[in-house]
Amino acid sequence: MEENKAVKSSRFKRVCVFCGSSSGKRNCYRDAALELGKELVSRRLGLVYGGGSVGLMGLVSQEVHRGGGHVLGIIPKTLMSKEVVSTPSPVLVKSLWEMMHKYGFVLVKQITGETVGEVKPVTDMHQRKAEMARHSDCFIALPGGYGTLEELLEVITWAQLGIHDKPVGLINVDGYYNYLLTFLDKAVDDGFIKPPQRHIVVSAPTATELVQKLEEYVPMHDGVVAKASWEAEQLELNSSLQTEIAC
Ligand SMILES: C/C(=C\CNc1ncnc2c1ncn2[C@@H]1O[C@H](COP(=O)(O)O)[C@@H](O)[C@H]1O)CO
Repeated sequence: MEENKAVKSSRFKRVCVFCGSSSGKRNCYRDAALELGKELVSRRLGLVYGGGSVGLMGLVSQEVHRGGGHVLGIIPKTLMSKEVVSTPSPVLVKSLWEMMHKYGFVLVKQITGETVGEVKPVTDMHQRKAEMARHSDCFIALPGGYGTLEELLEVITWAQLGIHDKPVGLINVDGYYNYLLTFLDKAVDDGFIKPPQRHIVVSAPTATELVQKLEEYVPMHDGVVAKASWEAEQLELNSSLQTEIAC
């Protein structure tokens, strides 16, 4: 465990991070995942995430774990098997380690893809998202693909409907989310998103700036759907779980 030198205070306890199961092609994405991990550790914030050991998910979880922070991975049983299959066997890891050591490489952590911290298996993707939300005080998206976008847009939609009022932010690493942010502005201009609801999505170029903005975020509601009816009719989730999401 690494000693945490500069501890910052926070109004949150646990942050849910959505991010790529891939690392992307540019170093800036990996750097951003590591920076976010460090930022969470510096604020003594626990990480809640999708439970994968691959891509940016692996990097951010390993960084928080390495810094002594709590890591909670929530993963559907069906994906767990893929994680196991995609993790090299100990024999292969040992050979790779010896080969890399021989040739002076030090990237073993990214190859072994070890899932760290507490892992909570759930039955399906719906339960996973509900559990990720229930265990978190705010949401942060790093760069990612369809899975990341789907998770991000769902918690934004839940905020719009008043199902929760937890802050939602994205780290716009090197402009990665520029097109999404432009799209949101277009949707406001064309009358599909109400102007106050545009403010649900907080963005910043770095983890440090984003977490600071989320700390200062004040939720705005207009026309909140009754939580109980939404929970029962739309989400088709365990109702007790849903009640907890809103807390
Ligand atoms: C399929 C393989 C490994 C297992 N992959 C995942 N493990 C855990 N969580 C995952 C995995 N893939 C997607 N997720 C969730 O979606 C988000 C990332 O999706 P994206 O499409 O890569 O953006 C992430 O936040 C997870 O919650 C072996 O290849």
